[in-house]
Amino acid sequence: MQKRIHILAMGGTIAGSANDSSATTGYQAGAVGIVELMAAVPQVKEIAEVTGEQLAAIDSKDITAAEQLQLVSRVRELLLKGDVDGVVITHGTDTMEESAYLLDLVHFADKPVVITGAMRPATALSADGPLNILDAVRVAAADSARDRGVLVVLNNEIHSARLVTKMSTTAVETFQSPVGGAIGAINDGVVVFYHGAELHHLPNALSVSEKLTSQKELPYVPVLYGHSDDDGRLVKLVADEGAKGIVYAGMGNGSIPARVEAELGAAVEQGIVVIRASSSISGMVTKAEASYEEAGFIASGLLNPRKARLLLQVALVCGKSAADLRKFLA
Ligand SMILES: NC(=O)CC[C@H](N)C(=O)O
Repeated sequence: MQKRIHILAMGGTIAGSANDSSATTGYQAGAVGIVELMAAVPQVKEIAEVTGEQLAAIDSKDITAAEQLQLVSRVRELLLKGDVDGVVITHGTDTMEESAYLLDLVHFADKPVVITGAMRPATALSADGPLNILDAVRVAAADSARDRGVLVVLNNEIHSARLVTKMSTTAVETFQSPVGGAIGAINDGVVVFYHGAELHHLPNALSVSEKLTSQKELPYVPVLYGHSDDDGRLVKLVADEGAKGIVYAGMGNGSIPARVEAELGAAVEQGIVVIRASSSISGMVTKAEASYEEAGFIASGLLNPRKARLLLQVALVCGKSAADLRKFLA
């Protein structure tokens, strides 16, 4: 019997439309609907019984917490249904790694959830969307993809949600995992896993996902981008604005300029949870200096700043402590 795969369409370039087939920028993201998207890849019928649903039609740079939570909620419903074997999500690439990571944090099932998108609009010559959809359906229907968490599939490669990031502004091969590399590929239509990424679900992911479905927003947790001569005034500003947490994208191994460190220390004393991440693309943020640990800052480990932010938001919603976060990230 064929696997049953449900596609959720969120918009993005994969659903982008331009007037000129040679245009790969300056198009309207999210303009092409799920019916048209699916019509471009009739080959999926040979792989699985595929159904589709339009959940949003947005440029993913504009995605809100409410829309991310709606996605979590719909994926949760689908995974709990007996008649769905896997879920494919088509999504804009700008925030794809964030939605993928959020879904991965609360992924409770062994059924695959695969996110894909495109770098060229649907109307472009050599549009990459149709093959990406076909590959995503192949992965979602593969027995070997079960129990691997949420996967990102583009450009014939399979990446884990935790490690993948958008590396290039415009290149088709933009999604890469700087630490660890791709975990698999789709070679000539055959799904191959090279190695398994470590699963990264929160403990009690099923109940955490249920908790998230009742939320309409997530706590205010800004990311502050570190740079030379940073005097820390933005830390004070966001603390005054009611931040519940702050992710500081420091330099190198999460280094923080002394003046910022003092402001972040004051923020921790006010009850704001601080995560130290890095603007460097590759590598892990380790505990580094003793003063950071003494101040109560949490090292982001392998998470980039935007993913660390989502983890912190979810942790705050679920009443997890800084100690829980440290344990999870260790
Ligand atoms: N290639 C893309 O999908 C980027 C287009 C758009 N900004 C989006 O993320 O939806």
